[in-house]
Amino acid sequence: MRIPGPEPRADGGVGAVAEAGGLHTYQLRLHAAYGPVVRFQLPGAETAVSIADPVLLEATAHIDKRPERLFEFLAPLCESENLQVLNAEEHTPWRRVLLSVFAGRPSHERHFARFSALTTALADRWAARAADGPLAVQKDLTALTLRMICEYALGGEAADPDRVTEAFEEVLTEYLGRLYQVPVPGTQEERARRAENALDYLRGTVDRVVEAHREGGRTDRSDLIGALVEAGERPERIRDTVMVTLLAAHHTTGVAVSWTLHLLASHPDAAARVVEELDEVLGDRATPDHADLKRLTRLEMALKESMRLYPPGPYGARETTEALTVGDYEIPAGATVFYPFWAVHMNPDHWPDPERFDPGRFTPDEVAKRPRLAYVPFGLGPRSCEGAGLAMVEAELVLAVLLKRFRFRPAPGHEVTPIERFVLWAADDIHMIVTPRA
Ligand code: HEM
Repeated sequence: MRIPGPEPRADGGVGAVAEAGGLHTYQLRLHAAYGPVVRFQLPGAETAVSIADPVLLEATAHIDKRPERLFEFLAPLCESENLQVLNAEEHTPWRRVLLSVFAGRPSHERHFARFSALTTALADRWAARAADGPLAVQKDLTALTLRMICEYALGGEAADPDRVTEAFEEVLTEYLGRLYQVPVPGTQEERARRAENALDYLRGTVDRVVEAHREGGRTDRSDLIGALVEAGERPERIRDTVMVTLLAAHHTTGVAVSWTLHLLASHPDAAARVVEELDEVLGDRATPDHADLKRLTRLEMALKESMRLYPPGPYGARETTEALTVGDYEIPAGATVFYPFWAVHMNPDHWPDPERFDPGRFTPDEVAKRPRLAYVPFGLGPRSCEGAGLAMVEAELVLAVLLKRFRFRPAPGHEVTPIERFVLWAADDIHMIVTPRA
């Protein structure tokens, strides 16, 4: 059967997305009009097939290829080759190494105290500024999660964390600015030179850490770099992996936390239940231990529900390597399969009253009622996020420390507007009144 969708337009689809007010709204409209499988023009891919039904998504879950053109913008971060689009043969062992580090509890426990100290330092700064008016929390939280992942990936003492964080911000501002045509200060040449210098600095820093690993004897060695060295990865691949990890890990985790604080601030009853649990589990302690996290179930449910309503990575994509049957349709080989994760999370067949914030959707009983792929904040299949386990630990820790210490309220008159910029941001940050709890 022919896959339904709108008539192609001469502009390659750009106009339709703009008219709808963004890719997400466009996806919602397409799926409401044409059903769960829709053919549409995706800028950068010509024709793509979007699938918003979690059961039909299962038919694509084995695909191990990303479309190169859509991920071209990440190429400048990589010297060897673009890791997002590695072929399956090379990707599988690389993924295994990443999972052995990011998904392993020993690695989470080893970094927990440092993550906790960095979060407490932010909380101290917020406490000092609380009386001066609303705070812009998204900026501070993404800076915090960048600092966390820098120290995690590079080891605390081996690098100057402030300089590394600054250099990475420089690189990102330039490359994301180019992608989304956001104005950045300076001439094009100046900006390109600044980004190039920052990249050189970052690569040199990674090289020094790799060297320290090879020489042995350090006590603060990065487990990520250690695992990559042990797996026999080439130096350029190790450098690229660190860059891609910094990119993949920090904005995503930072916005997951800021969206959760935003939603809890506007839902005081849900916030009160989370805080009550925190008081029960932590007592007088200001920070949780790693083992406490599994007892913070209401906090975890609130975080999950926030990532349903505002998935930090709202889309994904694959390329078919052979013809694929999805429900009543046949998708040809070489087609772009578009994953509208955000629209999947708003599918009313599986999420009644989908706009409503309700952490109760994530009790084990409720989860068991839904198809596996109804909830995909970390993607699916062999290209899904290797950092999911680490991200949950980081986000829960930061939320626990901040919600134990402060009460959050929306800043009057400040409008929070989601905007798709690689991750799902709030366009003018999230301003909140942050008051220390008595
Ligand atoms: C709340 C935080 C995070 C969210 C929501 C998130 C989400 C995602 C999503 C949606 C993808 C694409 C998956 C797909 O195409 O199916 C992805 C890929 C990836 N993420 Fe995350 N991520 C987060 C944090 C992290 C962290 C902390 C790390 C590393 C420490 C990480 C490392 C990666 C990597 C390496 C990839 C590329 C996967 C591959 O191509 O094999 N992410 N992430």
